[in-house]
Formats: sequence, structure tokens, C-alpha cells
Amino acid sequence: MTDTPDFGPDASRVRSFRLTGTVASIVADASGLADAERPQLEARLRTVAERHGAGEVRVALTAARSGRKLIAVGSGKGGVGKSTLAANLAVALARLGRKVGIIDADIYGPSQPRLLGTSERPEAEDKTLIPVAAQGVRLLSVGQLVPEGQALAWRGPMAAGALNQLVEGQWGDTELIIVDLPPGTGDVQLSLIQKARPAGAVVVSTPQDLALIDATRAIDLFRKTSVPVLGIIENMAGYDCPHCGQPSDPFGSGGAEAAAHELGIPFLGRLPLSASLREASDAGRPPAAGDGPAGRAFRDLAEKLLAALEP
Ligand SMILES: Nc1ncnc2c1ncn2[C@@H]1O[C@H](COP(=O)(O)OP(=O)(O)OP(=O)(O)O)[C@@H](O)[C@H]1O
Repeated sequence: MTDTPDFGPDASRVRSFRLTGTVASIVADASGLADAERPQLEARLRTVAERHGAGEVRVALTAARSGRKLIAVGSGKGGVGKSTLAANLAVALARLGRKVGIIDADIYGPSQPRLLGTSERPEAEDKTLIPVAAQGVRLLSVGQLVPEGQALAWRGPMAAGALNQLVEGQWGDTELIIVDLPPGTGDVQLSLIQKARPAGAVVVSTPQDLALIDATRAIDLFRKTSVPVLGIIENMAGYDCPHCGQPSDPFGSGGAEAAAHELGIPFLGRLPLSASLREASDAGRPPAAGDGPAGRAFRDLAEKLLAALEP
């Protein structure tokens, strides 16, 4: 039997230790570590094994982050429902059996804690943030990093630094992380996208021409940063009057679908303007958690998103 040396604070990461002759083999769990921290862990393990008498040390670090996929949700401008859709997509993906996280990187107006109905602040372990659980998903938000109500006037490097803390949180076995980006296509968005390295992106737009021009810019930003655009979602498309029942299209309809076809990207679906969706969202009850029409619509969107992500 191999006598395992004392790895000190790294002991909980060591999955196995074997000493054959003078060759030590160590398997350690590197989940949640930043890329820069992995070699440091390896060096510490190596030192302990060498002190324990090993001449040669082989270290295998498991749980590389490569298995986890980040999906950025962006929009060309504010107020189109990007955060609402990001929250509900996360909840719908979780209901489809995925282990889902959400990173609220919207430095101009972090709204995920409110949308997911939580005011809990994340704890930190060894300076690594532990996401809070809400509505079946795990959440880290830039809003949790500053006192409530304090404005975030961050420039690119600060925003990127904060995002790094969120991306490098203790995500454990989370498979998919939705990243709610700030609206727009400026430098901050660019550096956030480069830092987060998403596997794909979703663009939210309303049907108006102007919103679509902005959405096209957002698509262009993702393309320039080599992030595959998984699809476009049209929000606030059509409205059923609660009084007379007549449908109307205050912002037009079908524009985003036509734009998606033109740009050669998938159209994931549309959501109508809905008072109940807004009320439920404001109250921290994401409609995707229920089985009503909005719940079904979000399930449909989540299925299409998975199909685009894992063809
Ligand atoms: N389909 C919808 N029907 C009715 N209200 C909606 C719909 N989608 C979003 N809203 C409402 O519109 C407002 C803006 O939505 P949200 O905050 O999600 O937009 P955003 O694009 O993330 O904006 P921001 O630029 O502030 O980040 C919210 O009050 C939200 O509840």
C-alpha cells in the first residue's frame, strides 16, 4: 500500500497517489482553478512528492475547463429583453436536465439576481467565488461584487477583471454557463467576449428596423471575435390585447427572422410582448420555471439552442 504524503491545503484535490519505486503518480482535481493556477498546483504537488522520496513525479490534473461551454447572450442595444431571455433560457436549459450556470456580466445594469429572485451574496473560498443557487441554476453577478445600488462605471480592464472572477468561480460540474453581456458593441463588450471565450452566442433583437441594425452589429462583433452565432431571438414580437383579444404588432413582426435568413444564421424563435411575462420577471419568478405558454416557448428556444450548440 502506498503511504500518501500530507499535501496540506491541496489534500482535498488529490484523487490518487501512487509511488512505484521512485516514480510518483498523482491525479488531482483542478476544478475551478484559473489557467494560471494549474501549474502552481502542479508545482506544489511535485514538491511534496519529492520530499516524500520520489525521484520522478507524474501529475495528471483532471476537470479541465474545456468540457464546460459558455454561451454569450448579447444585443446591439439596451432594453430589448436580453437579460430576461438569458435568465429564462438558463432556467429552461436546467429543466431539460443540464447543469446550468449564469454569469451576469451586464455592468450597466446587472439584473439577474432580481430576475432569478435572489439577493444572496456569494461566499468565497480561497478567493474563488461560490455561485449562489436560484431557480435550479447557479448564479454569479457583477451586481454581487459591489454594494447594492452602487453604480458600476467600469472601463474595459476593470470589467474584464470582474468577469474573470465570475468565470473562474467554483462552477463544479456546471455544463453550460449563460453569460448575460452588457448591451451594445463597444470595447467593454469586446474585451468581455475575449476574456470569456464563449463557445457560442445568441443575439436578442426586437422586430424594429433600428433594433435589427443594432443586432447586426452585435452579430458582426461575435463574428470578428470568432464566436459562432448560434441564433437570433426576436423579442416583443406582436401583442395580444388583454381587453379586446386582437393581436397587434407595435414593432412590426418577422424582421428578425428575415434578417437571420439574410445573415445565414439560425432563427431560434420569437416571444410576444406580454404583460404577464414582465410582471413575473419583475417579481423574480422566471416564467420558464412554469408550464404556461411562456414556459413552453422558453423550453422550445432552449431545445433549439442545444441543437445549434451540439449539432
Ligand atoms: N417579451 C416581453 N414582454 C414584456 N416585457 C418584456 C419582454 N421582454 C422583456 N420585457 C421587459 O422589458 C424590460 C427590459 O428587459 P431586460 O432588462 O431583459 O432588457 P435588456 O435588453 O437586458 O436591457 P438592459 O439594456 O437594461 O440590460 C424589463 O422590464 C422586462 O421585464
